[in-house]
Formats: sequence, structure tokens, C-alpha cells
Amino acid sequence: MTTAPQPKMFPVSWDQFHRDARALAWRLSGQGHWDAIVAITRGGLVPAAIAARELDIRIIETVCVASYHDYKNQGELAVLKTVAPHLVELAGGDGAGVLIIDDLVDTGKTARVVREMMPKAHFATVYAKPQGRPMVDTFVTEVSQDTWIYFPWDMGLTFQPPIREGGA
Ligand SMILES: O=P(O)(O)OC[C@H]1O[C@H](OP(=O)(O)OP(=O)(O)O)[C@H](O)[C@@H]1O
Ligand code: HPA
Ligand SMILES: [Mg+2]
Repeated sequence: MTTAPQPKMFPVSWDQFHRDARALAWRLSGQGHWDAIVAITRGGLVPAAIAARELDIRIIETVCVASYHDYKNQGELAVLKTVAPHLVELAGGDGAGVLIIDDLVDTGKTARVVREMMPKAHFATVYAKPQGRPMVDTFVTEVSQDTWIYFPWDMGLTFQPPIREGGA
């Protein structure tokens, strides 16, 4: 499946991502206590590390999902690794006491699949688009559906041509 055209760009620096992920941890800190984090790879690994540090959570598990196989185009969603049985037992089989973290929710497809694995878990993302927003319990910043978020790990510094030479 090819997503709708996304003319708006939302580039996020490492600094801003750190601030936003910390803001997510602040919001979460007022909402309860969690025994473990499940990070949705790969994008959820970075905010999960920041939240784990802020909330003093030391049990970190992954669920490995791929859905955007090439840049901006969503393909078949593939669950490459589920949650370890040990963690499922720890969470009473339904995700109670577990915090699921991802970088963003877009269509909500990834979130839906992971939520089904742990229905009682708390689902948190740093960014949310309107279509996926109902799938998330806590997030920090909402962007419009036609915005593409550029994460710092996907970008690098490049030369900008001077404005008079046609640069923007
Ligand atoms: O709400 P959705 O439409 O399902 O999209 C959101 C998901 O898409 C991205 O992951 P992606 O599959 O690109 O893998 P990655 O985290 O390894 O980059 C992002 O990190 C979310 O996990
Ligand atoms: O806006 C986005 N940015 C980066 N990865 C994504 N995966 C789904 N939507 C996005
Ligand atoms: Mg992802």
C-alpha cells in the first residue's frame, strides 16, 4: 500500500527528540507505575531508552515489527519477533504493568497489532497523527496526517547552497 502524498515536512533534531521523549516520560510519570517497557523496534528503541532512564525501569523487551519497507510506503505488516514468554507471564498474560513505547503512530496499524498482544498495557508514543491517535494512551505532539516526520537517525548534515544560487 502506498500512503497518501505527504507535502509537509517535520524534521526533528536529536536535541528536540530528546526533549520530546523526556516530555513523554514526564507525562507518564504522573499516570502510574510500570514494571517493564516493551519497545517497538526499531523506532521505539530510542524513546524507550530515554523513558527507561527517566522512569527507572530496568526490564526492557522488544517486539519487532516492520511495515514501512521502503521510504514512506507502507507494505504488509510483518511481526518479526513477539514478546518473550517470560515478560508475558510477568504481565499476567494481558500486559498489565507494561508500558509499550514507539516513536510515532501514523495509520495505527502497528499499534493495533501490538495492542492485541497486550490489551492491558499502556501505549505511549512521542508523536501521533490523527488516524492513529485513538490507539495511543499518551503522546506528546500531534502532527497532521499529511506530514512526514523526519527522525534524527534518518538524517545527516548536508551542504545548503546559498539562497542566490537557488538554495531555499
Ligand atoms: O501507525 P503505522 O502506520 O503502523 O506507522 C507507525 C510505525 O511505522 C514506523 O515503523 P516502521 O515499520 O517504518 O519500522 P522502523 O521502526 O524499523 O523504522 C514507526 O516507527 C511506527 O512503528
Ligand atoms: O511520518 C513518519 N516518519 C517516519 N516514519 C514513519 N512511519 C510511518 N509514518 C512515519
Ligand atoms: Mg517502527
